[in-house]
Amino acid sequence: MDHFLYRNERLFAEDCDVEQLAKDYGTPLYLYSRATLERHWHAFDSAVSSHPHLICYAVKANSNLAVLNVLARLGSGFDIVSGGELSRVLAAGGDPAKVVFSGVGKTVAEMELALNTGIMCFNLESGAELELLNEVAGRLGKKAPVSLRVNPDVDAGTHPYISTGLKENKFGIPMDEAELLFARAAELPHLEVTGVDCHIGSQLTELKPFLDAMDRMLALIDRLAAQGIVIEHFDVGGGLGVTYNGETPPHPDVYAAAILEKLNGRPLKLIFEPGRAIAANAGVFVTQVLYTKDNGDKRFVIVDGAMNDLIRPSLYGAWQNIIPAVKTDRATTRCDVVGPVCETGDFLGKDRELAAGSGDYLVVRSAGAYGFTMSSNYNTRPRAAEVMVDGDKAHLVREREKLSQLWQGEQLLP
Ligand SMILES: Cc1ncc(COP(=O)(O)O)c(C=O)c1O
Ligand SMILES: N[C@@H](CCCC[NH3+])C(=O)O
Repeated sequence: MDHFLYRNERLFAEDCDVEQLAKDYGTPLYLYSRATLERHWHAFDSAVSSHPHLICYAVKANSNLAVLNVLARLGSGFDIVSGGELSRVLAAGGDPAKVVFSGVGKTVAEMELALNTGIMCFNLESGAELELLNEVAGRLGKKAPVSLRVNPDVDAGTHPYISTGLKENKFGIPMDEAELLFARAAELPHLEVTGVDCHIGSQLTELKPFLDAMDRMLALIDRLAAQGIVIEHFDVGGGLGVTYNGETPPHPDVYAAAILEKLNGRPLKLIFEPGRAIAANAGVFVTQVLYTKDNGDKRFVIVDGAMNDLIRPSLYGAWQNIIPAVKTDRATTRCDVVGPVCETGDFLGKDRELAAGSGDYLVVRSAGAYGFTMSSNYNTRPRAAEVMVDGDKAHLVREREKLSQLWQGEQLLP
């Protein structure tokens, strides 16, 4: 459910008319709904309210400062994967003591920044990273709180590019090395083992892979306890899917209840790292039709938004609904919605039944997660503006890039 709904045939974001916003701010444009972000965050948080927990929103899904600020005000934690994401969280008023740092390739500079900031936990993904963090923390006179991300080797049943919990994926420590590495972490002087972590993939629409992973991780936690390694928190990662095209992922209530049942009374604080479930349906991408053209059997609707703005369709073959901002009397036709980028793979949708003519505004739904954050300047296109709708007000929260910004910092040869 989101707040982008038709009223009298016009699409509204909360109390703002989407077509009017497109005219006011220009296209291509990302629009986010504060009320939807808040509702989704609360849905997660209240689903686990009976148990000690922390929701650490996965910043990579949407790192706009206003989005992070809305969540920080709710008391959210954050899951980051880079120094850049950490500095965004801090700039948005996030609490560093509620930050977990994931990712397979943390640099020394990123470790230093996170240690000096005082984050809650490093989710470590290899033996080499563990040794390096111990060294860096020692040099800074700190003790680093750590959790080891273990790869439980379960099939998340999602797109291969966003599946992370199989042995062949680069993520996490293999289960059969986990105990040895926990023991090593426990004996290192500048590390403090506080947690266990796993994340098996994104856009999961079934409970079973989550629960299979839980079984394996809880068995590990029990074995560690038998060795005297006491785990305080269990980070179950993110990955809960959303509805793009009729998928029926479990509601956070159902997901959380199943996880709590598996936990079976163990006194572990739970950490959740949802990204998409909070942001995807809290945002849309608005684009204007430039031209239409018919090449024999094929009709193309050429819009001003492209794969550089929203890459999910091109990269994963992802399907996101495309609807007119204002319903029209035009006849619908079957068409491909394509952008101006010089790539055959530049499309937002293929074989859609759509009523669209030059000048019309189209809305790509479910674009609040992995939309703007994956955008680029390919074809030297300025990145889109972002607007946050808050009730009957709209705030420009990131300006469209100016052409001069596209070559700033570059030099001609002397
Ligand atoms: C470590 C980690 N945590 C959380 C997430 C967020 O995933 P999602 O947006 O599917 O909830 C990801 C991305 O898949 C991730 O890699
Ligand atoms: N970028 C992916 C999700 C990646 C999740 C990050 N580990 C998507 O749009 O579906």
